[in-house]
Amino acid sequence: MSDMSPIIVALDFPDSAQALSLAEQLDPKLCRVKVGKELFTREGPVLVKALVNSGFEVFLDLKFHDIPNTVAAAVAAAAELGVWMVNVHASGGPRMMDAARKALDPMGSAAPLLTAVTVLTSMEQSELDQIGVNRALDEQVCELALLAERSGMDGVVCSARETSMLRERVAKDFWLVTPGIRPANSEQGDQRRVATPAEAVSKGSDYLVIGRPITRADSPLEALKQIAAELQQS
Ligand SMILES: O=C(O)c1cc(=O)[nH]c(=O)n1[C@@H]1O[C@H](COP(=O)(O)O)[C@@H](O)[C@H]1O
Repeated sequence: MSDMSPIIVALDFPDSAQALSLAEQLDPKLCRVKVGKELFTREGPVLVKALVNSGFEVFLDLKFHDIPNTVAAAVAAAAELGVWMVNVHASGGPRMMDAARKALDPMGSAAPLLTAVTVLTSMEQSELDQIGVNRALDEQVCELALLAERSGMDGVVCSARETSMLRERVAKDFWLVTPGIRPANSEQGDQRRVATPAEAVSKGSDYLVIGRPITRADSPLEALKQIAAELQQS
């Protein structure tokens, strides 16, 4: 169905009405959708199921980061919603990621993809320094990605600036999911490590998470189609 499209539209809205109204303007053949913390906290599983039932593959982006037992149970609960992808923070460590993986094992091939966030795309080197990470940002992304791979994750979330480096170090089927996508001339906002859609794909991104450049456009469907066309030409 949407296997050909690498685009995941971030439905960062305050409520179901706005999220569903935007989703209705999109096409499940052209993109997947992502439900994040704001929307899920307000509207919860009912909204996720509504999106799944309307034909979208859903990335439930709750970035779990807690003790292994809690994260394992949360990931299993996410899987019950029929989502396509769910994520944790790689910095939660290998025991936490192992527990999340094991929680999905009983589902076999029906399990959602399990990915781990390396370093948020909103962060830059100076912020890593402030939180006491004393190595280069690229190196931190790489170490967390390798840890995530060893811990049974299906892929990582990173910025498109790190994908060429990671592609040389991780398995071919280890998914690289990149937010921080900004088409030329669009506002950077709070993102710091950004790339255009074409740059991201050319550097090895498998999936592009795109929010505001599509959701805040006058015509979200047109913005989506334009990005899809740019990708086909690249
Ligand atoms: O896991 C994510 O999806 C994520 C990780 C990350 O490092 N950076 C990041 O921006 N995201 C999410 O990707 C989306 C990006 O939205 P825009 O900045 O509006 O394109 C938001 O929903 C973020 O929560």
